[in-house]
Amino acid sequence: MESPPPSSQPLVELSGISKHFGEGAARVDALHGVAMTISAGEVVGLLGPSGSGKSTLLNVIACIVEPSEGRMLLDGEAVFDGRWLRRDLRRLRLEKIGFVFQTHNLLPFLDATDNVALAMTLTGEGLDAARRRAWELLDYLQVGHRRYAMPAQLSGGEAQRVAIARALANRPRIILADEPTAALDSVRAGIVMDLLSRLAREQQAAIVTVTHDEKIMDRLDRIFRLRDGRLNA
Ligand SMILES: Nc1ncnc2c1ncn2[C@@H]1O[C@H](COP(=O)(O)OP(=O)(O)OP(=O)(O)O)[C@@H](O)[C@H]1O
Repeated sequence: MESPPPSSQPLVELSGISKHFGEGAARVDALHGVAMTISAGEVVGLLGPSGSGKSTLLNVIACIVEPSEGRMLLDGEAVFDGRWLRRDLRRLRLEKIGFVFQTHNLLPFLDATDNVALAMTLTGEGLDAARRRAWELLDYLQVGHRRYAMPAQLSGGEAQRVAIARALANRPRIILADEPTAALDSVRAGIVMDLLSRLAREQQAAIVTVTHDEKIMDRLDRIFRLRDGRLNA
C-alpha cells in the first residue's frame, strides 16, 4: 500500500504542563512547563535519565496521571485545561489511545485472536466481528499465522506484535509505548519499529515511545529529551 503523504494534523498538543507529587518537603516536581505537539504520521521518542519524568509525561498523555497545571488536546479535543474536561476518562482512553508495554501483558488464557478481540468487545463490538478484525490486524502485523497460538507459545517478537495488534483494536490515533523493544534483540526490535513506523504513516497515527534503546534511535522521526522534568527538544 502507498503511504499517504505526511500530514501536519496535530494529535497530541501540550502547553504549560506541570506535575508535582506530594506537598511541602516531600514535594517532587516531575514535570515543569512541558510544551509539545506531535502530529499524525510521526514516531517520536521520549528520552532522558531515570527519574527525568518520561513515564509521568506518557501517563499524562494517557490521561492516567492528572497534571497539576497546563492544557492538553488529544486528536483536536481539549481534554485538560487546569482540570479534566471529560468525566469519562476510561472511555476517552479506549477511543483515542492504544498502549504497548515493555512486556506484552497478553492474557495467558486467551489465544492471540481473543487477546486482540477482547479489547474491541469492551467498546461493544460483537465477538464474531471482533475476531474477524483481530485476524486482519494480526495479518497486518505479520503474525496472522499465529492467530490460534497461546501467549506462552509465542516468541518475544511475535507476542509484542500481537500486543501491538491489541493496541490498534479500537483504531486509536495515538499509540503510547513504554520501552516496547527493551526485551527484544536488535533484529526483532527493528521489525517492531518498522511496523510502528508503517502504521504511523498508513493509519495516520502519532506514536510516542519512551525508550533507552540505542538500537531504535534511527527509527524515530523526532526525539524529545527530558531532564529534571523539563523538555529540551
Ligand atoms: N506516584 C508518584 N508519587 C510520588 N513521586 C512520583 C510518582 N511518580 C513519579 N514520581 C517521581 O517523579 C519523578 C519522575 O518520575 P518518572 O517515573 O516520570 O521518571 P522516568 O524518567 O520515567 O524514570 P525511569 O526511567 O526510571 O522509569 C521521579 O522523581 C519520581 O520519583
